[in-house]
Amino acid sequence: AWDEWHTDGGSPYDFVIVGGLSTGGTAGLALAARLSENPDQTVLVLEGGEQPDVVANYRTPGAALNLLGTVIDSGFVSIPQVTLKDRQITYHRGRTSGGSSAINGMVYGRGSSSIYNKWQELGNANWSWTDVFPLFRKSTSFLPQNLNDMDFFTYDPASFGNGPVPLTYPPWYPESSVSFIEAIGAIGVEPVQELTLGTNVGIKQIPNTITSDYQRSSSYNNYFEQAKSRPNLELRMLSQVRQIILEQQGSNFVATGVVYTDLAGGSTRNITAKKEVILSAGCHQTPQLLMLSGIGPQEILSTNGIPIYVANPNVGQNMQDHFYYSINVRVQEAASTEFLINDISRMQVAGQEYQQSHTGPLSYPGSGSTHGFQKLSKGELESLNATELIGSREDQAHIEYYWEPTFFPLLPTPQYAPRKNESYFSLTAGVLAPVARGNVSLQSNQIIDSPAINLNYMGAETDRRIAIEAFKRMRSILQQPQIQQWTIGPAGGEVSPGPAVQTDEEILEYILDTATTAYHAVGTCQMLPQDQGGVVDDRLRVYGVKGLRVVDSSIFPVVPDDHIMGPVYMVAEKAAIVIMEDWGL
Ligand SMILES: Cc1cc2nc3c(=O)[nH]c(=O)nc-3n(C[C@H](O)[C@H](O)[C@H](O)COP(=O)(O)OP(=O)(O)OC[C@H]3O[C@@H](n4cnc5c(N)ncnc54)[C@H](O)[C@@H]3O)c2cc1C
Repeated sequence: AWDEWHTDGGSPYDFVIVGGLSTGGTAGLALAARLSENPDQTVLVLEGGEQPDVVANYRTPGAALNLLGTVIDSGFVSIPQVTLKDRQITYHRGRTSGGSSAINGMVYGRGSSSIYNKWQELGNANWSWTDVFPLFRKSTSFLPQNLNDMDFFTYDPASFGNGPVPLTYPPWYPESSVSFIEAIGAIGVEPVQELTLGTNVGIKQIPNTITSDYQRSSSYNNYFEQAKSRPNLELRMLSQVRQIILEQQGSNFVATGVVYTDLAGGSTRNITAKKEVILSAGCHQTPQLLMLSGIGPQEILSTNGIPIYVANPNVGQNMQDHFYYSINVRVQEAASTEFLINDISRMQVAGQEYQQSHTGPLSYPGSGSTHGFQKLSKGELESLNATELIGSREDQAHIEYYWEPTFFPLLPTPQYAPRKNESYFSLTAGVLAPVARGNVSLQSNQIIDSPAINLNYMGAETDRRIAIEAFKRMRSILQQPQIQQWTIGPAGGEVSPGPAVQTDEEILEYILDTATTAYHAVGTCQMLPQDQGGVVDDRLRVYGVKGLRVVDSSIFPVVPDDHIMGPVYMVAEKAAIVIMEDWGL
């Protein structure tokens, strides 16, 4: 019944990109910008959400956490998690031009070279660190600030190029973030000058994706802004793609376009792509769209009444993600940014300062930007019985330590609810080489229903052991004098979970009660040979369908040991190159 729907006529578009950072989201807009550099190629981006600046203060770094739950956030909720005592986890996700780069924490990283070498070893030619490092450089530029003269605000110019994504340090930092950097030496994490050159071990202040005048830079503000005046590039917002149009040509299927709903006008339309359809709808919605279009596991498709065109059991499987959990500490007011929540008059002063000069506490990303990355030695992995990581994922960071100037992640725990007349900071641990895999499935055969997201955090014993170990290491950091100079109250200020939690069993119980997502989901359409779990090949082409690629975080075959926006921009740069090569452009 595709031809019963309204058709946009003879399509002028070579490439039709769906959502994502390089399309409408993070990868989607970056890719669209690169493809449209060739004036002979026409590119259409269909984005389901609105433009991000419909939300006030979207570009104010200090307001980042306030974007969650607004109209530019899909706000998915996972299915009940057996591994997390049946809790359902809220999974924020950008639904806007710029995708998740428009609502994220603006922390920029790349991860260890061994991750990308592993991508190549698994069967993907030309994806090693040597291949991708120039693309990381190409996508970014570092905006030097005089802060570089200060300890821990360092960077190496060799790591950055002249690319669209600006990186710099905000002009305001809580002094106590430096105390964390000084204290973490107690567990062997040492200050380093740069983390983006392939060795992701150590600690420093982390640069943010913000402009020289300290405003958020999503892919809507960087890649797309630079390209939007080109006549061969069009971005249609509020255009929700519901299905890929597949045509059978002999024994092959070819993606010839998409069906989308114009959410503003209410009509449903077909649009054809002269060359390719590119999915950049992100790690949850790209597999959902494939399945709704008849590409995926037979059982899921049949259960939802979807005709099977290309059976591939790997679609939506193998999801890898970072989870984290926090220890919260009561501190003096000067060590925290809680005053922005607790005292409306101080929030107003900060608001005025940011409005006038883009400086002050609101120039600083709300969830902090001081992170340490720790590699566990072979001996430590052995003593934790982390057998799955030994020999395969040894040469990377295994634990990330975050410092946040708030009660994080902003929810009461079973042990403590934050109080208005108190201030807090927190230490958070993230497990960077998770063994357990989650998956994405369907709740129905309609795009308006969100995908069924199963995180399966800590579904493997190794993940639980590393999580417990990281908790104990955070407690050692908290005992250091540099931290204790700020704390208030008994037990070194620890209010959650507090001193009653001591044994491994008690610690695990606390983690299972409070762990949540770091929003780094990857792998649901992983780039691997199909018989090893792949959905796309190393040129990002979907197996079994011509004219269809995936370009977003879902293609990562191994999750990087870092925040993943930087790798998503890199993948968009790589995609632009392989697409142009494949079409001889
Ligand atoms: C709250 C949060 C905080 C984060 N913090 C950080 C951080 O500090 N640092 C970091 O490195 N990473 C961070 N991340 C992760 C990072 O931002 C994302 O992994 C990355 O942006 C994903 O890019 P993507 O292109 O794969 O997908 P997205 O950027 O999510 O893009 C998907 C796009 O597709 C659109 N779409 C989906 N379905 C359809 C459809 N059917 N039709 C049309 N459009 C559709 C969506 O509206 C969206 O715009 C964070 C993520 C979140 C959610």
